Amino acid sequence: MTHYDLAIIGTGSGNSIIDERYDGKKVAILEEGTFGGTCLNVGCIPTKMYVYAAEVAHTVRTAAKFGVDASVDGVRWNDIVDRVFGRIDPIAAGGERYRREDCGNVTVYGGHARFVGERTLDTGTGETITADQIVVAAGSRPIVPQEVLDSGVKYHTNDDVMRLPKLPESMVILGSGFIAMEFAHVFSALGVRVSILARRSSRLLRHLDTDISERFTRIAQEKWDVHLSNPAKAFHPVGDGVEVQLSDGTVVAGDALLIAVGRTPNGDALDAAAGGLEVDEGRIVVDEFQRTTAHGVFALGDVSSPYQLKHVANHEMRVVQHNLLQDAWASDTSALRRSDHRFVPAAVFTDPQIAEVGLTEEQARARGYDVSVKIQNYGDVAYGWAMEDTEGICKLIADRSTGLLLGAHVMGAQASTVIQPLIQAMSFGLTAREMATGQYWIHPALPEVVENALLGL
Ligand SMILES: Cc1cc2nc3c(=O)[nH]c(=O)nc-3n(C[C@H](O)[C@H](O)[C@H](O)COP(=O)(O)OP(=O)(O)OC[C@H]3O[C@@H](n4cnc5c(N)ncnc54)[C@H](O)[C@@H]3O)c2cc1C
Ligand SMILES: NC(=O)c1ccc[n+]([C@@H]2O[C@H](COP(=O)([O-])OP(=O)(O)OC[C@H]3O[C@@H](n4cnc5c(N)ncnc54)[C@H](O)[C@@H]3O)[C@@H](O)[C@H]2O)c1
Repeated sequence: MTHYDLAIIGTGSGNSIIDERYDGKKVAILEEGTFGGTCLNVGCIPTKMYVYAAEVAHTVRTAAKFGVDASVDGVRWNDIVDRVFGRIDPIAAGGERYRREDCGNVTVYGGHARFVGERTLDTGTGETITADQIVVAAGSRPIVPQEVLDSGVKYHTNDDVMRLPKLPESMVILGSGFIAMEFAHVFSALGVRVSILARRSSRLLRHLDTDISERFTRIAQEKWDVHLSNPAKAFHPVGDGVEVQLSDGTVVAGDALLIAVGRTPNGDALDAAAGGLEVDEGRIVVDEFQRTTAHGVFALGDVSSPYQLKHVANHEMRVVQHNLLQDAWASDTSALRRSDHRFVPAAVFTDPQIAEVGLTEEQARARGYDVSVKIQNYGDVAYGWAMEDTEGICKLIADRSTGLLLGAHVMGAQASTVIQPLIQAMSFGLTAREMATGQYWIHPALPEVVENALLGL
């Protein structure tokens, strides 16, 4: 049985742990799927490459309002797929080749890993290994409702929908969260008729601040076939497509069915108990230092984090990367780093784009804050006029007693960029007043919407 200093399950954020500080260590890395994990292969990166193509098409379609006449003559789906995966697939393959061939201290096991004892892993390749330290970075997978599985209907998830052999004419999307809204934007901008099925919710993206979610839902209803608070009762296969019967009797049909109803952590498929790891509904239990309940075993990212975001997985990876090199189970934990989940931002790359950080207004009020709230329209600032914007908003929530920002919610062009100074202010404890008045704001740039919202607070 080969013994390692360190074994890492998962090559998403887990793969980034091994930097030059680990050159002297004997490391095993275990990956059952495509090297590079979800973000690179079937998540953040390819989806945003499709979003960009979708936005090019959308810009052309809406050019006339600026006095520029243009039309989308066609969408070459196969060329879009080739552009995206022609870039990504070689990166995944190159990453694996690098680890296998160029890293003398690293051994790659290409199988399904599971615990068979304390810091002992069956690698899924016929070999069992032990390690002084183990990192579980095994990610999450799409949830597929049992009724969909039982129906025999052909369905897609984020794992395969970006490689469809051809663009369908219509698509039914089950779910109304991040993935559903990003793919609805992509496919609809590329010319696909999109139907959205939200089970219980009367709003799309219902976990967001209500003002954002309500406005987004109204905008979405104007361009997509949106079914709210109407659970799907039955799925019937129709060729490669589907007919879905909703609870109120409505039948929604599409040439393709995309399932986007959440992701479940892979902690349930690791025989974690055999390694002494506590698991709660598939999620590996960790403390603030990313330590599991098993001595010497850390976990990070989607397998242990409720956030399921790449920047969180990367943050936790850096914490683990540091803590692995300390005496992490000593009574004195002063040398260890803690994960900082105080201000975790997120963006939904749909149309319009949405970004958020901190509390929603409802959460802030529920926690008893005396809140000040300001909603500033993109259309109030010069760059918003340039864009003829009628939808964009920046909503800020501050604590009256301290002047500190509690939450920021932006919907509109480049929301994920516009929000970044607000994330910075919250992370470094800048008050709304200091942030508004203590710096120049470039005129007439889009962040003036943030400046005006801050002044409005
Ligand atoms: C469609 C989509 C779009 C997204 N877009 C964004 C975005 O824009 N921004 C953002 O912040 N986040 C986004 N996310 C979320 C982001 O992709 C994840 O939070 C992130 O990739 C998690 O990283 P990870 O390292 O924890 O897991 P992963 O990257 O999933 O890596 C886990 C790896 O472990 C392997 N593995 C699992 N179990 C085993 C086992 N038993 N043995 C061996 N190997 C195993 C898997 O094959 C996988 O390669 C998106 C997700 C999806 C699905
Ligand atoms: N831009 C980004 O950062 C980004 C993009 C995509 C995914 N992600 C991450 O991946 C995670 C998973 O994304 P997701 O969109 O699958 O999950 P989600 O949790 O965002 O949304 C799932 C939605 O599906 C609904 N739902 C559940 N069961 C249903 C059913 N049977 N029928 C209809 N609706 C049902 C839920 O109520 C929820 O609203 C996200 O939470 C996010 O953390 C991030």
